[in-house]
Parts: sequence; C-alpha cells; structure tokens
Amino acid sequence: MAPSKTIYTGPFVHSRSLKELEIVEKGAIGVDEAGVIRFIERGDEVGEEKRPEGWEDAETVAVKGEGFFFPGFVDTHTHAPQHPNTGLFGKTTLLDWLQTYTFPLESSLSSLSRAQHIYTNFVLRTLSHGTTTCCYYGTIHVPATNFLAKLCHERGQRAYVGRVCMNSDLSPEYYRDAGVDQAVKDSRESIEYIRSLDPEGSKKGEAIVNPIITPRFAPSCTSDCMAQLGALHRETGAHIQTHISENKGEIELVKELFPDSTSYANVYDQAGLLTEKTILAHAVHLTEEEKALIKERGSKISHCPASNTALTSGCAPVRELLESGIIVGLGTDISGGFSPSILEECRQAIWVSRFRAMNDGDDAKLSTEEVLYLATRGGAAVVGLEDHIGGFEVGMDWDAQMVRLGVVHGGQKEGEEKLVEGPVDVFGWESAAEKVEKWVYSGDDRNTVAVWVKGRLVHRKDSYEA
Ligand SMILES: O=c1[nH]c(=O)c2nc[nH]c2[nH]1
Ligand SMILES: [Zn+2]
Repeated sequence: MAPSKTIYTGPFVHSRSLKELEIVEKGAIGVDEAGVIRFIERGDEVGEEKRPEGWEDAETVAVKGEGFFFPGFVDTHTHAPQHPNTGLFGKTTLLDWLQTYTFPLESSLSSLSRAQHIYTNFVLRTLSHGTTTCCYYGTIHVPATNFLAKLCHERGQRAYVGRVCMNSDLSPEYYRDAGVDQAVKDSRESIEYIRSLDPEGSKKGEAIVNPIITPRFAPSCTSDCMAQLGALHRETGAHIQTHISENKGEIELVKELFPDSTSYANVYDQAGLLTEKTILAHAVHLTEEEKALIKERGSKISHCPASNTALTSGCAPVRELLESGIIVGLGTDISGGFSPSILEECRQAIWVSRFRAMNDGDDAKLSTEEVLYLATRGGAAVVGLEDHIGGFEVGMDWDAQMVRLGVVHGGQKEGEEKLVEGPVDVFGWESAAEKVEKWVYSGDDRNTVAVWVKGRLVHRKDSYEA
C-alpha cells in the first residue's frame, strides 16, 4: 500500500553526532507521501488540534505506552546465503571455517528454490530486527543473487546486493568462477538486472536496491580478476564490498599470494578497488600505512565485532580507526557473526572495545551513544546515504523503527503475575536516557514493533497498533 501523509507522534531518539544522542520525550515528525520528513516538532507544538497547514487530514501513528521512534539500523556487511549456518562455527578460524562450513552451504544455492527459501527468511528476519538498509553478499550464482535483489525491492528493504566473485584456486573446484571473463560477465549481468528493477531511480541515484561489486577477498581472486572488477566499478559507478585484514593467517596468505604488493590494502589499491564507494569488512589488523591509505582513498570500514570474536579473528581498534578519520559502520557478518541483529552488534562493539581498553586504556571504550551512531549515521555514511538516512532531519527519508518497552505494573495479584512483552522491564522511575540504555543492553526484536523504509511500513509485529 502506498504511504499516505503521516504524523509520527511520541518520543523519538537519534544521534546528533558520534558523542551525542538527542532524546525528545514529546515530539511529532511529519512525513509526506514520498516518505520524506517535512517537519519535526519538539514539545507540545503539534497535537491533534494544532496540526500544520496542509496536514489536517494526515494519518497519525503514535507510540503507545513506553517506547520511542529510532532510525532504522544499517547493516554494512552480511552474507545472506550463510543464514542457515547462523550459530554454527565450532572452534574454527576464518580459513578452515570457509572450507568446512561456508563454501559447501553457499555452493548449494545453485538451486534457485533453495536460495528463495533461505533469502526470503533472511530478509524477513533482518527487517524484524529493525534493519532498514542492508549490504548483502550473495553467492556466485546470478539467478539466486538477482532473486535476493528482487525480494528486497518487493519487500521495501534498502539494500546493496552483490554477486560474489571468486576465481582463484583457493576456492574449491565445486564452488569457483570458471575464469575471469565469467566472473566479470556474471557481475555485469547482475548489476544490469538489479538496476532494471528501478531504472529511473537507478539513473537518479535514488533506487532503494542497488548492485555492489563483490570480490570475496583477495585470496579468492586473482590480480587480473580484481583489476577487471576495478574497471567494472569505473564503468558502472557501482559500490564495491570486500573483506580486509580479518585474521592473521589470512594476512600471511595474502603476503604469499601477492608478493609484489606492499600490504593487503595495497593489493586492492593496485586493482583500483580502494575507492570512496568501497566497504571493507573487518579491518582488525591494519597497519598505520594501510589506515592512511584507506583514509586517503575515502574507503569505509564495516566493524563486525561478533564475527571477529566468534572466529577468534581479533578485537578491531575502532577508536583508532575513528580517530584516523575513517568512516565506520557496523556489520552482522552472518554467519561468522551469530546474530542478524545490529542491536546485538552494538553490544558486541561495546564489549570488544572494553577488551581493547584492558590493554590500550579507557579511551578505547565505546559508549552507548557511539555504538548507536555507528549503527545508524555511521552506517549511512558507509553507503554514502548520510544526507538521506540514519537520523531524523527535515529532508531525510523516514527509515525508522518503533521501539516498545514493557512496563512492569505493580499490584499484580499473587499467582496472576505476568511478564511484559519483550525482554526489557521498565519500572517507571527510569530517565529517558536510562530507558534507551536498557534497550541497548537487553532489548531485541521483540521490542521492534514496526519498521518503515522511505515511509513504507515494511514490518510489523502482531501486537503493533498505530
Ligand atoms: O567473515 C567472513 N566471511 C566470509 O564469508 C568470508 N569470505 C572471505 N573472508 C570472509 N570473512
Ligand atoms: Zn563477511
């Protein structure tokens, strides 16, 4: 159903900057038919009787009970085909995990019906966690990847969808590109298909779903393949995503495979893959030179703390990355990561920063405000949409979630006590900031009762009522 003019009333929370959240206890946000925010009122200015001119017939969506509107989350790195393996990694580390768990599952998506089954579930799952924008790796299979893009387009999730390239013999024979030409041809075919879903929007840079060029990681691709993908980027202007410097064994392998390169980041740079439109996942063990190069090229980093811990890759130095001026967002990295939730990733980012702090000092610690920024405005900047999503400002799109917290009522009769819906118990004496903090530390998808992308309702819980 096409969205109508709507006024969202109630508390809202968003990041003003890395360090500062704005918490408005009584607000109203007017969103037009195109899903664009047209006014924001703080305080009592807008009530049922005091609507701005032209908004008299607008629908109202109000937060009922305890809760608030929050910007939709941006997941800057995840693997849709690995969803069935979520939680399965045993004691493996990256390179044996890929061979044991990942390649066998991904290769099975040569079956389109299997891909449809997995992808449909995953897109519904990420939406239910409040993820309004998602950067997806697909597999090497064009039909499956195109299906994922079409699904996001139909369900209304903002997405970057990439057909994976992997032509080197590190990949098993049963799951590998036939050659460089095949890798480039299939990538081009997928880019064209994804742009055909919304040709006008794609031309204007306004499409909800976009293609993303996806060399799996340097060890999976030959230099020639990466150079041709760099050329494909220059030709099409499509974004690029890949992995970098995740695990020490991987870094050693890159040194062996590319002896003429001065570093892992240099391998990508020589191929023309380090650009302003490049998203680099992990970046756990970058050298100072690599950080400087990434900063100079304007490439972005997806921090994936759950995955980095699960595969014992390391604790990424997020404070240092931020201080060197690199743009950072959060990524769930299913199924290296074990949860499709960016809220979970916020907690993991906080924990990992504390482990770094045990060696580096307290400055390494990330605050609640900071991780919420990375989950929204930081992620938006990673995909180049910082002027459109990630916060609530006039002119931005309404990509948002309604968060509801449970109120614990006193005076329940003995034997009739009931738990509130969802994991967060609010007793009534918490400050607004404390409620947000409680949500970050103990909330989950049960607290996300509705989700909108560009004004379109894309997910709602049964208990949601406008
Ligand atoms: O976390 C990761 N997940 C993957 O699928 C992958 N492939 C290469 N490097 C990778 N890292
Ligand atoms: Zn990954």
